[in-house]
Amino acid sequence: MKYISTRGSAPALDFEGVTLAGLASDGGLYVPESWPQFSEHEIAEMSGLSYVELAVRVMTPFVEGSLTVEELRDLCTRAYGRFSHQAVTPLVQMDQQQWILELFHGPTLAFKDVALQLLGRLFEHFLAKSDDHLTIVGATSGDTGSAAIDAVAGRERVDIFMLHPKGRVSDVQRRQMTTVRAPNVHNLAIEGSFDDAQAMVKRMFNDDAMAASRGGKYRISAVNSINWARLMAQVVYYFAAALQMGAPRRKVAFSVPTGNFGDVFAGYVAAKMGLPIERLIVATNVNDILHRALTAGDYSAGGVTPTASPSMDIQVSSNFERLLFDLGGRDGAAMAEQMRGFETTRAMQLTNAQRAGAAGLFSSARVDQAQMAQAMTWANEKCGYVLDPHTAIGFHAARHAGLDASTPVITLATAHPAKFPDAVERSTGLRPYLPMRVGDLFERTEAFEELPGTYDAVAQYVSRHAVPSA
Ligand SMILES: Cc1ncc(COP(=O)(O)O)c(C=O)c1O
Ligand SMILES: N[C@@H](CCOP(=O)(O)O)C(=O)O
Repeated sequence: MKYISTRGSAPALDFEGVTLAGLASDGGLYVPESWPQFSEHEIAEMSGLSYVELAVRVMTPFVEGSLTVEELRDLCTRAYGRFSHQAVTPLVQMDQQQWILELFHGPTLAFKDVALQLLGRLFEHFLAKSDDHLTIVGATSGDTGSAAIDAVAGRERVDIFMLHPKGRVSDVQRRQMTTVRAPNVHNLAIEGSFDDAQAMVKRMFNDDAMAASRGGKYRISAVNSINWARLMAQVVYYFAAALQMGAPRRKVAFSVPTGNFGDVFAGYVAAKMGLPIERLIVATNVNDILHRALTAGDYSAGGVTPTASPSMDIQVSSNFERLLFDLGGRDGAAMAEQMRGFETTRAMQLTNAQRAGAAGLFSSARVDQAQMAQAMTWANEKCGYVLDPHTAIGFHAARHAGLDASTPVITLATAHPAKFPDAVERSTGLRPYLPMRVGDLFERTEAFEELPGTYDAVAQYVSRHAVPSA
């Protein structure tokens, strides 16, 4: 399998290459040269497989040429062995139509673990073949950071520099990052929003002095969903859920609480591979760039408003570029031009082809604070189920999507409610407790560096602490 950049001028790479590269050297994102396809018969045959076997079946076409099936199986067995539920991503029924797909049974209690437990092991596997050292630079609004740190802490040949927006993540999220004491983990609290942090990360990939791919000193890679391997691993749970609901005979819809458009793009990939998906509902909080883009073609980033669903406080949704590229006829030069315009003005209009293509599969909803609270209250009172604020946004959108009653709607539960106890308590009166496996999080000592929100401050910090590429 070869991967190409959405901006057309970076070299095509194999799976190992894109995993270690993270972002393409032309600033674009890697996507498979073509979408692997499963027939209806092949999908039917996946029914009843364990999560690990399903993961191997779904991901094999993407890793061809870089991993054997046995190697992939071994990595998946070890990654998903760390989940506290035998089903890895169990489904819970809420009423006749609504279902919740629990993605938070990994070590850091958010859906990010599904991909990052695998990605940490992929890095280790590929780096073992060389003497090189990897410098991971990531941005987090809370969950990617903790999941990535858990996945790579203490691993040889890897350093991780994780930027979080100071004061804009929950206490649990921050502590899950800052209490991990490993010499290769560097937590940086920066002034500004997640978007500011993400922009600095992307800039470092294009910095000639920093990025080895451009002649610089460090082999920089990504753990954010700009890294293709993240999305690949997330495709699996769409298959797992749909198969349990009767796919390929029955179509299902998914409602996805969305920020960086990674999770829902994985659903798009599943549909491209042949999984019968009726609709993908993109649920945003008041930081609604994606809702505006999908309803009016207006992709323009305003300021970021802090909300009770902080992990979705994002206005520049990196993976939307992958969708626009695919819907726009995979024209790298045109995509590069469109993105250059956006990077200059922070605004762009979708083309007619992009709008029409998206309308075929996606719908969207903007869910405000009151609606989020209503969803939490409803789930608690009617089903005895406690939703986290992000999942509540998806669940509200799912219940109001107006889909035919015969179509099951599965909301992706992206985080455990105990990661956001204050917001949950405000809406439901219940204070969720952290599961035992998280341990004495509030007794541990925190360590992080506070930096001004400037690229130079971050680049200097990384230069002082990172190991140069061999
Ligand atoms: C709990 C939670 N829900 C939803 C999202 C949004 O996912 P995505 O950025 O893949 O759209 C995130 C982070 O991105 C998250 O941490
Ligand atoms: N919500 C995320 C933001 C980063 O998104 P990613 O999926 O691109 O890593 C977070 O919690 O950090």
